[in-house]
Amino acid sequence: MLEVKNLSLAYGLHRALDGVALDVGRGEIVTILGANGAGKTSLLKAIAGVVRTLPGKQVSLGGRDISVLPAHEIVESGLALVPEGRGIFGDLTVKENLLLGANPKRARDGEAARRDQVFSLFPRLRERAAQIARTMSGGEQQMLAIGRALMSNPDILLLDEPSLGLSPAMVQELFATLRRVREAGVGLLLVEQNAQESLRIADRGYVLENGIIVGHGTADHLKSDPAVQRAYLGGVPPATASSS
Ligand SMILES: Nc1ncnc2c1ncn2[C@@H]1O[C@H](COP(=O)(O)OP(=O)(O)OP(=O)(O)O)[C@@H](O)[C@H]1O
Repeated sequence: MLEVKNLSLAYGLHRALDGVALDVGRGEIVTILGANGAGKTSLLKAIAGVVRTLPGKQVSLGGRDISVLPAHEIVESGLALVPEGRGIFGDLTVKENLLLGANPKRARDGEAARRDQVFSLFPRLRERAAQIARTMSGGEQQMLAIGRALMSNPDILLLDEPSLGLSPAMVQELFATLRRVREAGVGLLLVEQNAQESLRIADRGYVLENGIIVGHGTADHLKSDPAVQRAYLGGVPPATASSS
């Protein structure tokens, strides 16, 4: 579904991404593991076309080359980004935020049906449809940000640290919802500090260090890799060292 090859990005002299290649299938959850500053946010922004990249990248979505498209046309072709910090319109209601999410042409026709779908994924948003977004809790705002991205009818959803700042119970709820989004056939590319949780729901993952992909494999393979355990899973817990 999403295929990325040779993606590089520099901020001045600092090369934040170097020849990154990855792919995400339909209905697949793929996670990116990486330390602070590894380039995870830059990677999602580069795929979504909101930062300028170095020449030579190849990005395709459903077989269509989207490498040189501007960000709004990338959304039109079926890729939506949920940025870190959520990026919702705080002064607008939940319903108005969702309506704005349906602005791409590909999403306008089925707006009401899709809103119903979003409301069944996130019942709390239905209850709070008339509430001003900034008055909602952090977890509710995160759900709204994801709901709004889903309103664009994406084939691929890029999520940047969706669990940041949420309570453990809210994190569980969020991850359960991401599973249901996947069941609807949407592919998810997930950046998470919470590697434990993201590997629990992911099918596959990539390890990003200093802008370079240094490892990839199934979630089970990564969970049992000693280097991954040391760097991202807080050591080698004997009970979970084997894949599950
Ligand atoms: N606009 C910018 N200008 C200059 N340098 C930047 C800019 N954005 C990011 N960087 C640098 O690029 C590198 C990668 O940043 P990025 O935010 O992509 O990392 P990250 O893996 O998402 O980190 P974190 O987990 O801490 O959010 C870092 O060294 C960062 O300081």
